[in-house]
Amino acid sequence: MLDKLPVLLAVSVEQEKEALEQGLGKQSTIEVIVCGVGFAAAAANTAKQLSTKPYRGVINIGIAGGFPKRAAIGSIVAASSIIAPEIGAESPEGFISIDELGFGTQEQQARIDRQLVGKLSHSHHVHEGIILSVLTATGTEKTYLEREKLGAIAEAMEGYGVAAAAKSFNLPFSELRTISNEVGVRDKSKWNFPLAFKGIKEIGQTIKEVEQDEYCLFSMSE
Ligand SMILES: O=C(O)c1cccc(C(=O)CC[C@H]2O[C@@H](n3cnc4c(=O)[nH]cnc43)[C@H](O)[C@@H]2O)c1
Repeated sequence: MLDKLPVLLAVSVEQEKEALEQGLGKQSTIEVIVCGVGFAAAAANTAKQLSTKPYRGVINIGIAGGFPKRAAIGSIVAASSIIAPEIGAESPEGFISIDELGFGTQEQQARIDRQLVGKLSHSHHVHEGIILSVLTATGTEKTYLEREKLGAIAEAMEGYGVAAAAKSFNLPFSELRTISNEVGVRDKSKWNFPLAFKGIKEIGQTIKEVEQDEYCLFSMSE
């Protein structure tokens, strides 16, 4: 049998890596990197790693803010696509996206692996939809109202960069996150880090199971 190429899991911070590795245990076909916070660091560090050898695909994993009534604290979100809402230009008539400017796209496609999400659904609420990649985490009512209209289920800060790196190496990309806080007016006392990190460990365990079952981890979402 041909050896499987490794899958690269990109997380933002060391604590996420520790939680994920607790779940993964020893798994030779999975590698984890800390790509940094924000999508510029995430793109640079993911691309650097992808340039070292061939990979099967990339999954961005971490904690995220969930939009109220769409993804509650403790639930898991799987991206159908990523939108970076800030990339573009302001004008007196309103925001002009990078797509309208003709310089690229603010949306990146993502895959949802049915086996992985199916297994995660046994123990968690798993929501599928758009995950925003933001430069500035929402912290005011004004920004919340602007972003809430975009219809996303969650926001985080790295997916757009990790997706851009995967795309430049022609590799499939997924984003899976556990919800640590509600998107809204900043109140750190309401964040639930222990629950979110427990969820990351469980994502690690489930990836391990799916990988051991010989599934590919990047089957197409219908
Ligand atoms: O102290 C703060 O206000 C604060 C705001 C956003 C994120 C943090 C972090 O310490 C974690 C950074 C990490 O977490 C992801 N994340 C989690 N929740 C959100 C959110 O509501 N909006 C955007 N990003 C979020 C993010 O991907 C970073 O990697 C602290």
